[in-house]
Amino acid sequence: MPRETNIVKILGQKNYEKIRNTKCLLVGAGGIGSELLKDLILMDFGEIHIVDLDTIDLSNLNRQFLFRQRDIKKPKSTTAVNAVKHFSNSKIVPYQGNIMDSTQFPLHWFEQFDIIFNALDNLAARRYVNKISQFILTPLLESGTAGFDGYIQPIIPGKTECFDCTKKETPKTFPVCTIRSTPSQPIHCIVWAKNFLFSQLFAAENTGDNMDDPNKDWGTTDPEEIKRIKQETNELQELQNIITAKQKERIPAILKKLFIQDIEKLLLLGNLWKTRDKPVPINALDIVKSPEDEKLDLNNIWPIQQQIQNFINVTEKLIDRMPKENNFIEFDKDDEDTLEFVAAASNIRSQIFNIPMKSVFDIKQIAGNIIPAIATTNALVAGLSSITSLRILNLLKYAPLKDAKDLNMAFTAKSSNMSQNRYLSNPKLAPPNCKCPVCAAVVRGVLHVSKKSLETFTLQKFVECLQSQYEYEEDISLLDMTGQRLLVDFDFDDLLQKTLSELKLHDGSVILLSDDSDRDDGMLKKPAEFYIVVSGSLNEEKMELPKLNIPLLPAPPSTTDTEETSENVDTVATTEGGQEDVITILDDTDTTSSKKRHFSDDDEGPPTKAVKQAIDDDIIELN
Ligand SMILES: Nc1ncnc2c1ncn2[C@@H]1O[C@H](COP(=O)(O)OP(=O)(O)OP(=O)(O)O)[C@@H](O)[C@H]1O
Ligand SMILES: [Zn+2]
Repeated sequence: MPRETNIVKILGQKNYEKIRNTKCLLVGAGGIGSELLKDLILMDFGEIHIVDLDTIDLSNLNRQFLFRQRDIKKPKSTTAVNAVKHFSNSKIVPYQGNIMDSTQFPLHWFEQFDIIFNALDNLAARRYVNKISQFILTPLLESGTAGFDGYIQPIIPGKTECFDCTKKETPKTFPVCTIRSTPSQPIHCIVWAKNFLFSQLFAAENTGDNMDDPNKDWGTTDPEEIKRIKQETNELQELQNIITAKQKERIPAILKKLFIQDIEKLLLLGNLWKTRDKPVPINALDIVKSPEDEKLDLNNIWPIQQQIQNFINVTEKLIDRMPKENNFIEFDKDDEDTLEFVAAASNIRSQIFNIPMKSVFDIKQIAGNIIPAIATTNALVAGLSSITSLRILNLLKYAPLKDAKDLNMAFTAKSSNMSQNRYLSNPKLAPPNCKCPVCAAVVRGVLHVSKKSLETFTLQKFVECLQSQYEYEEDISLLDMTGQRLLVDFDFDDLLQKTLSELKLHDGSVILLSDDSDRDDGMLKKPAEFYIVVSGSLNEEKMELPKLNIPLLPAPPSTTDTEETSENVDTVATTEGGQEDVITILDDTDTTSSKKRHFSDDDEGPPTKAVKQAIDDDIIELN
């Protein structure tokens, strides 16, 4: 029986024809994406466009079943399409690229799709596609998995919650000085070995740390501690010279410095050890090279002498590699040498601080930010996603959709406290959260500007157009959300005579217009966000502002500056617990007060509170 017959039985002939005319976008061809591509094909969707920026890695093969060993290093999108062509009735179009690249994927490109499926693995791209779907009012099916857990969330712009309506879990943070001076968990030592030591020794780019910068945050205000960290950083740079000069015979000196002398110096800081166990430097007699480089079981935890020998052996290997790799080796969990270096260094440090050592295998999980991916969870989530798309598109004749809020999301019990006894819960969708900065707290529109106007319009003229079109009586502020910079506000007007192109606004830039007035009635216009589309010719001056009704609302209570900086900048963060050891570093943000600001063309300028919020939301994951 042909596939079509079964689908017609479920959808009915009319809806089957509709699905044959449906065009969908699938973002991500990884774990969930491979499954979804297969599902959407088996459902006979008319057109499937699939985007992925990456190439295939060995570690993908256990679950990304469309890929084979021979495909390693090939683009995921095109390879996936080649693998499914033979059983597909759909037109499938692959793209290799970053979905956030507005040159390759401008807004109007997204507009061709009836529905978007997210099969991504990071917050930034998820948020970006969520925002695009809000601009163009296209339904989005968001999904994700982590180990045995997973979720799907249908998002109908304007009608249901969006991806950003609920706060996403932010990682627990801990200060740099924990990593540098007072580690108490294996993760602290792993982060030290990977993010400080490894990058300092083998990634030459990191050497130019401007330690004289008076504003640099050291994670502590103790002058003695800062002095020590500065000195330590200088000394680490000297160690790097040993590596680049290929002085293998001096590897024991590296060990002595890191694991004896530095620890002895730390011990002099009596305050640190009043409430903690004192670290114990390694024994200098243990610093001996092993006679031969034997292959060890990566699941075992080796004694300290073995860790030291491993450190020497693997450092020698990395020294040999340095000149061939431009004196720059990046940590990669799948690069045995880099992994074994980090494992040995972190275990030696753990031993010193009386922290349990870990096997190389465990360290790989933690240092590589790995939550083991489970093929079955991906398959399940992709299945839920594809079936739910039929409801969103209203193609299920036995379950017609009367209200978007009748749609269900689905998530595994562990991700909620609602239903501990069930694997899956599927509550109905909530309406948009009125405080959500993405879908509810701003008005949205697309602003068309011709190429010529981009070159000729000054910011001043642009501001005047916005003020007159949307009836702003007093001050406004304008932020470039894409470049994360302030363009103008009540006390910053330095850029008013620059043209829009000089301000680096381009096709795909998103700007945020806010009411800066100080009205007696305490009302403010709702912020409005514009997606800039550059079209038209170089000869014609043209700007089309969208018709928007920007309502006046009571001004939100002002927040104090102190609220903005609850965490130290440049701290190292990790989520707690077992498999969820995702190592992150929080963005380094400026909290400059509202003094009048001046800065040059190239200067990014200090972020304002709103931009800062947007920046704060982005957490850089280290991989
Ligand atoms: N901005 C983006 N644009 C396009 N594709 C993206 C973007 N961000 C992530 N992706 C893709 O989304 C997919 C997510 O798949 P998955 O979660 O299985 O991750 P993976 O990289 O394949 O596997 P792992 O991270 O476990 O090694 C990846 O193929 C990744 O390349
Ligand atoms: Zn929202």
